[in-house]
Amino acid sequence: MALDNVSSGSGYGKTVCVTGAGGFIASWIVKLLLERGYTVKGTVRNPDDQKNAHLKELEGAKDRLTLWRAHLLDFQGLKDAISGCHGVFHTASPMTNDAEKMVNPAVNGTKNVIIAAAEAKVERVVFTSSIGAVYMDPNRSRDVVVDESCWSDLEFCKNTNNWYCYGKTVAELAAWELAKEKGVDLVTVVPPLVMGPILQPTMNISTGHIFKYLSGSAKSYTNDVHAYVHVRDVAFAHLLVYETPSASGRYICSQSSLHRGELVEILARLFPNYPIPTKCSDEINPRAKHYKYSSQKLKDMGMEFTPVEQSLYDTVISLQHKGILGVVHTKKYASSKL
Ligand SMILES: CC(C)(COP(=O)(O)OP(=O)(O)OC[C@H]1O[C@@H](n2cnc3c(N)ncnc32)[C@H](O)[C@@H]1OP(=O)(O)O)[C@@H](O)C(=O)NCCC(=O)NCCSC(=O)/C=C/c1ccc(O)cc1
Ligand SMILES: NC(=O)C1=CN([C@@H]2O[C@H](COP(=O)(O)OP(=O)(O)OC[C@H]3O[C@@H](n4cnc5c(N)ncnc54)[C@H](OP(=O)(O)O)[C@@H]3O)[C@@H](O)[C@H]2O)C=CC1
Repeated sequence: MALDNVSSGSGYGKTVCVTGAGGFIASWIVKLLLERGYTVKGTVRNPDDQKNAHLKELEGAKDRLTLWRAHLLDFQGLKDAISGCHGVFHTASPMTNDAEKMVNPAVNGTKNVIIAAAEAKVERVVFTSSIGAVYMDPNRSRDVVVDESCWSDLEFCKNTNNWYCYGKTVAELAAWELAKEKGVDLVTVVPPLVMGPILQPTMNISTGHIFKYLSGSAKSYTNDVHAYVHVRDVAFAHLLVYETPSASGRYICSQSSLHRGELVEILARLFPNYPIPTKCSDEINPRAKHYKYSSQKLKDMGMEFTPVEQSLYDTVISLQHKGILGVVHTKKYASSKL
């Protein structure tokens, strides 16, 4: 999607903060913000770590990007970074099912960001939530459309040890509650599994999810479904909801849902020379049913999504370019703008 599609004003003269700036999605948010002319204050846990060096190579970074040291539980660090900003993109979060490592930083980190944003009187906070805060409800039929009114069932997340989904749900709920109390204008973007080119030097968990099917490490695929979206579209959605004054509430940002069997079929068609599994690990149960996610709210704002085949293609090509995945074969396919 062309960046010119962002309908509202440019970022010139505006300063925004992006938390966890060196991460997979945040790096793309920083890239698009810099391209729009914003001045960006990015928080990272260690500005000197080589894993954040790619940020300094982004176009515009030399003049308009500064990195600020801040752990999610370090209120003063976050406050310093958010001070003087017009807006905040709160993307930093642990991604783990370890309750201790997940819940406290995700929830209290988010509260810290909202409080610091309120003190700095920012115009808007955009929070990166997750479909994990939406779909985990065993009592909701998979035939029902899942939209922004849906929330994951906290007891179910707890009882099934889905601490990542639990943490993201509680963090988003806390963000809404505190934003209301402090008068902060909050909008949330809710992506499913995010794919596409990595700007950072190493793989993250959602690209690792694809990598295991090409590396030979996964010998079968699981009987499960997930929805997917291109990382550039997710970053774009963050800018779109930030720059559109009428944007409000939650925005599911999902392109399409695939059963893992459909995912490996696409990969095998695009990259037939990799050892992609052809067998499901579950030969007993019927195929897991898709969820019916609706991204209509975003589409109504003009959002156009990259097809899932292109997202998968871009993911694999990026892993090859980074030297993470050996090049076995590249089928001709229109490469999207990296
Ligand atoms: C989709 C997830 C996120 C990743 O899955 P995965 O690690 O790629 O594993 P699979 O779901 O493909 O399947 C597990 C199967 O693959 C196997 N497996 C597994 N890694 C291997 C292997 N490296 N070799 C070989 N076999 C393997 C594993 O043993 C198991 O085998 P089996 O069930 O017998 O088929 C998965 O953890 C999951 O569904 N979690 C529930 C949470 C969830 O739904 N989250 C909400 C949407 S996703 C989201 O918000 C993500 C946020 C995120 C935030 C930050 C990030 O950095 C990254 C992501
Ligand atoms: N990737 C996906 O498929 C999806 C991701 N999301 C959400 O998007 C956001 C970004 O995910 P993604 O880019 O994939 O993840 P990454 O792991 O690539 O990035 C996460 C970032 O959060 C930072 N971070 C983690 N814990 C802390 C902490 N305690 N204090 C400060 N910073 C911290 C990391 O910093 P450091 O570099 O210092 O480790 C890193 O920069 C998260 O909120 C995640 O929940 C939602 C749906 C899907």
